[in-house]
Amino acid sequence: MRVEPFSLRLSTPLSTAHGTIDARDGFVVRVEVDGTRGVGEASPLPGWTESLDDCADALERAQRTGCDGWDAALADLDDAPAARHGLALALADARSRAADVPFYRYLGGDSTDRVPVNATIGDGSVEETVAEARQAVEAGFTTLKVKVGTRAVDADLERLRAVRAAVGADIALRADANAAWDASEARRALPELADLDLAYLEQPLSSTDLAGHSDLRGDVPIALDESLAEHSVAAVVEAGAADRVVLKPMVLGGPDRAREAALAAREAGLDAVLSTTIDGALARAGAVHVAASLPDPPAAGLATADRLATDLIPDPAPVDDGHADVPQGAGNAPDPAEG
Ligand SMILES: O=C(O)CCC(=O)c1ccccc1C(=O)O
Ligand SMILES: [Mg+2]
Repeated sequence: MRVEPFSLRLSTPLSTAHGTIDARDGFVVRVEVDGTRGVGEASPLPGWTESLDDCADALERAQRTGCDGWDAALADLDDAPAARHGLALALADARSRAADVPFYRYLGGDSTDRVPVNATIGDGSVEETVAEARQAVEAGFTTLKVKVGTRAVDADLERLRAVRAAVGADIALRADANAAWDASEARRALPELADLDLAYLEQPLSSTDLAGHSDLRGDVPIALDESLAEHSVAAVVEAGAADRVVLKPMVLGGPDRAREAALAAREAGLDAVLSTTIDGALARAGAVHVAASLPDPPAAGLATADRLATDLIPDPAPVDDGHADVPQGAGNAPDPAEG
């Protein structure tokens, strides 16, 4: 197992209620499984995963335990989801390459060309938000996700009203509060969000507050994202806390874990929306493959390539007309070293 650091800058930073994401640093992870090489990506995002230093330490540890077999190395990375993602994706890449099938087929998915994706619209003024929404619809997106929670609730409602007025009734509109609201703010927003026919409200309350989210459910579907970093799908289902789950492989510890969570969610009647933490191209491709491995996936949060000033490889899953192309070569995506 070899580990190589990288640093990517965002040309279009994403403003969220957690703060602004303007760079993504991480590690390319390479393995060889029975003579077949595989490449993965570990891109920690503090607040969501372990820190960059902890990720580096964990990968170093896994390099040592890797001698006892890959399962031992993976087990050693339980407390470092981004590091585990890097290794799990590299192993999956090698194994699907050895089987000579694209990763989504290796996962059991039926043959498919593309998956629907949402446009991601960061915090901004009413005018900026509307301009981005219009641009996205012109580019062919039929689902928009707008970040809220940085401003007062009334200001966010004004932004969403303006977007709805600009794009019309046929566009699916999502809002992501990134845990910024308390229960009274969320309660105040919900009737208006219902009037705006919001497709779902993502993570209004703190990640630990499953009961609070359960109380909010009603006319507006509630999706949980941050909560899945701490709680299993089973716990979310048990608490009746969500109508949808948002799954980020980098946060859950790997594409294998994300697919397991998606299957568990679907089993319980919850749609699973794949997304990333604005990852590099290898992890983004992995998330596209996981989405593509599911029958009829809802629009995924995977239209983020354009935000990166540079990337690990040319975009393996380019977005066009509101869909991401599903890579059809064997494995996950090409190794950056192979050009
Ligand atoms: O899901 C999307 O549309 C894009 C990704 C996204 O919003 C995001 C990106 C980085 C960190 C957190 C989040 C989030 O979904 O909350
Ligand atoms: Mg979110």
